[in-house]
Amino acid sequence: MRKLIAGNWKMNGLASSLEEIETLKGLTGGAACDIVVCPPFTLIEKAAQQARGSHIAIGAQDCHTKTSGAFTSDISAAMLCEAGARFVILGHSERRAVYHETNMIVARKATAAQEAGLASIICVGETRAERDEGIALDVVRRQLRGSLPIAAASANTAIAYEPVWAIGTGLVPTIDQIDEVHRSLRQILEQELGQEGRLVRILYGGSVKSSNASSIFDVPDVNGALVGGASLKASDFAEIISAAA
Ligand SMILES: O=C(CO)COP(=O)(O)O
Repeated sequence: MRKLIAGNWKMNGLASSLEEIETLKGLTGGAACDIVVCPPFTLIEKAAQQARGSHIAIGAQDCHTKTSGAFTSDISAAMLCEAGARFVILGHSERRAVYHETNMIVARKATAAQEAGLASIICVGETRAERDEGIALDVVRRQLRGSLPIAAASANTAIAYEPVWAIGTGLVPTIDQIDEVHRSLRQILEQELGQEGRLVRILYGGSVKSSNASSIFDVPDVNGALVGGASLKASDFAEIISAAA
């Protein structure tokens, strides 16, 4: 399966950061994987113009469940699409925790994204306390089941397993733990989507760096990565991409 490597810039980046996309284009031409950069909303249109005609796609970090209406400050999937985005990250733990996004809201956002022509990267992941309690698999399985859009398919949906305790901490689960969770998520995808569930890409996210990327990509059901901090500098991100390719 062709790997998908997505960079989540989170709330980082001003216009000057677009240089990183220019550098990334040069460093990753011909890479045998799909590459997505998800800058903040304010940079999407410019980033998409810059990436036009290249192998890099642009994504957003959230969208609303509705296409339009009285939702001050929110942004719809259609708006993102018009600005040039092709992907959207949904249900990131930083949003689930702070904005109380439930699985049902994530599923509705993913359905809205799909209707607008965007592919979703749906995040799931347990907290440290949930892992210590031995319920990590139950948590991520429930999140995945509840967060899938109507008519999920490999063309419009990818999943990112991001253990909350591994995000931005430098901590990474063991290879066996990643393997166990990804296999379990694959099972759920097959139960929910049948044959199509085998083709949905499952990314790993949480402290991915060039030094650990290769061993993570060797896990059979790891089909890519969702990278935070190490996606901000083109040279770091390109090393992760080359480990995948
Ligand atoms: O949250 C993440 C990507 O969405 C992971 O962030 P880090 O790679 O900085 O740990």
